[in-house]
Amino acid sequence: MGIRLGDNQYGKAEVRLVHVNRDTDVHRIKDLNVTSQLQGDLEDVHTVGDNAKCLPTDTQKNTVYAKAREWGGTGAIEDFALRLARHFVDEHEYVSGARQEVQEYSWNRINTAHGPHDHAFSRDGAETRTTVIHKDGDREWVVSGFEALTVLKSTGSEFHGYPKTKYTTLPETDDRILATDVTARWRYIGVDHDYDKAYAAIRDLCLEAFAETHSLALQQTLYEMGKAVLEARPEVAEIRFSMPNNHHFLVDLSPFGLDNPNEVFFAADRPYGKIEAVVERDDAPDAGDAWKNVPGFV
Ligand SMILES: O=c1[nH]c(=O)c2[nH]c(=O)[nH]c2[nH]1
Repeated sequence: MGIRLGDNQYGKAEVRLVHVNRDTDVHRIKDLNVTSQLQGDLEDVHTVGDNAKCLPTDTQKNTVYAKAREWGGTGAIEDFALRLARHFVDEHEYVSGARQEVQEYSWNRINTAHGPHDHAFSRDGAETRTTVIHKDGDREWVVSGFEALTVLKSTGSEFHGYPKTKYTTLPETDDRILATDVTARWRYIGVDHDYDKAYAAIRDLCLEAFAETHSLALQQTLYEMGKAVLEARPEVAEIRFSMPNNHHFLVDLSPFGLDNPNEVFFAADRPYGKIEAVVERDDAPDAGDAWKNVPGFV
């Protein structure tokens, strides 16, 4: 009985690349998920473990990041994928074919009272509006909110001055990407409101505060968002937030002779920071049972 190797390909799946174009103060971002796969003379790696013609998947990943820098950005995903495929096939004689799949997550510039923001973005996606009503006899409470309002700032975020222990490796930074999926729930005072109008206004206030706060910590941004809502919306007694800190790590391109002036990032999906807090009026009416059975945080 003869056994032989059939069709095959291999590579690195889901390389999460964020590229920030900083040519002007109006940043443009590209958020991509790249899967690189190569085909070629791969008989020996499968049958005898000879890697001489096996360009490592790690190298494929590094190439994706390095090319984003060398090419001054990615351009259209079709162009990026074509150029990557041509690079892999043309530059490596043992690679005969390539499959490059790219997904692009699109971001919209956040609109503020001063117009479209230079470096703050929100993403259409899984955002959900929520409400939980609790009624006990004649008493009624309304807690409303949203989940997964995804936002990102490509600058205007710092993190430093924290305590260092022997386990601290995090470098201090005065310029990082700040990204989160905001979950918020707020408790209304009373039950007689134009809820659609209030919802739109509160959402806008959160977006605007996220965009306009020069952030020294995600905790500070959270607090500013809550404060903006409570200052502008007297019908809100308190607002609770749960916000992941979706880390973007600067890719070290120095092994490839490239600098990386805050342009090319690895967007990690886990672990993530988890920042939660309540921002409340000190004279707010008692919450009563408002939060009873509300899936909670804090
Ligand atoms: O905004 C931040 N808050 C933190 O508490 C924290 N911790 C950390 O490692 N990075 C950050 N960033």
